[in-house]
Amino acid sequence: MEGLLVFGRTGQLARELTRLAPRAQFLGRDAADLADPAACASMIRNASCTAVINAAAYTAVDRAESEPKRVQLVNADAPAAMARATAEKNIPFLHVSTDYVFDGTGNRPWIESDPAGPLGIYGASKLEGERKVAAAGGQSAVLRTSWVFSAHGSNFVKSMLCLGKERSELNIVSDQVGGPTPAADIAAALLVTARAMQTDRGKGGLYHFAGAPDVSWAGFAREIFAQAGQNCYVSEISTADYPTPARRPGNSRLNCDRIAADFGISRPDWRVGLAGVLDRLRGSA
Ligand SMILES: NC(=O)C1=CN([C@@H]2O[C@H](COP(=O)(O)OP(=O)(O)OC[C@H]3O[C@@H](n4cnc5c(N)ncnc54)[C@H](OP(=O)(O)O)[C@@H]3O)[C@@H](O)[C@H]2O)C=CC1
Ligand SMILES: Cc1cn([C@H]2C[C@H](O)[C@@H](COP(=O)(O)OP(=O)(O)O[C@H]3O[C@@H](C)C(=O)[C@@H](O)[C@H]3O)O2)c(=O)[nH]c1=O
Ligand SMILES: [Mg+2]
Repeated sequence: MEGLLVFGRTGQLARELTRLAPRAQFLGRDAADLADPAACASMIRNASCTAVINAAAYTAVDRAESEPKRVQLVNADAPAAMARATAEKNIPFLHVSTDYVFDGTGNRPWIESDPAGPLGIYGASKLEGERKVAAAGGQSAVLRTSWVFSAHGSNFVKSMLCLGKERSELNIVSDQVGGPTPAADIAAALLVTARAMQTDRGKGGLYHFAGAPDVSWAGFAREIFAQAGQNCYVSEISTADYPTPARRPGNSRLNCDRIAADFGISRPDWRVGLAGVLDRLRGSA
């Protein structure tokens, strides 16, 4: 895509955007530190871009609990400043949020208008980012996604492959259920959305986008070991048996009907994306 400016260069999503939109301009941490929101806004003001995607964020869920001020700057104030700068330029802004904005109750897939209720600092900061982006008043889209994985960076797939090499059995929580999402599919969805927003300047808003089918982390781990041909027994445990600094939602299911209706984007099968990621990790693709 021509004239696209992307915040982030080394993260999971940023790397997939690099593959799909090689002509875009990517700003790494050295070029734009999200802990300095005003600097991010001036990068946009001084660039000759026609759309902006924010693919950078503070994503360390447990560490976030111990540095809330920094998390707020990176996940809420920086996207807010980006959204205001794009509104001034009258160009579309695309941002990414998370299932962790929800409190995880029930088992019905969440729709965009459901009340949020984050359980931790990361989720609360992402929710505030969403709200500030919408309040900036320009043309924006926020994609809430979940359980992102790819061949790059740190994610659950790579953690499992690594742990599974050392252990014959792993205890994995089975009472948190959601949609694992390949970063490559999020990148593709963002590019389709950006083009549609440029064509129809009235389009935008909040969208859910996650891989299908929904699964527990234990079920996800089992499929990872099965596809990787790794012999590791997955023993199901409950969240209560896996204490962490941040609380995580039990029900992370996202209803993705709205993005399908507005942009024709359907939920990708994460098992297919997983096969692709494992190929890339083996170096054969
Ligand atoms: N990972 C997941 O499971 C999920 C992610 N999301 C959301 O998706 C989006 C993309 O996440 P993902 O690609 O997985 O994230 P990663 O953790 O893979 O990458 C985060 C990126 O943000 C950059 N970054 C972090 N802090 C700063 C900073 N202060 N200044 C500049 N850059 C910074 C990192 O740079 P560096 O490499 O230099 O550290 C890195 O490029 C985020 O908005 C995230 O909240 C939503 C649901 C699930
Ligand atoms: C390593 C491990 C994790 N778990 C659990 C902990 C947690 O509930 C779940 C997943 O672990 P992770 O550390 O990958 O989870 P986490 O980093 O919280 O993943 C989240 O990241 C942020 C950025 C998001 O936005 C979310 O959508 C989600 O992807 O598995 C086990 O039960 N056993 C284990 O051995
Ligand atoms: Mg993590």
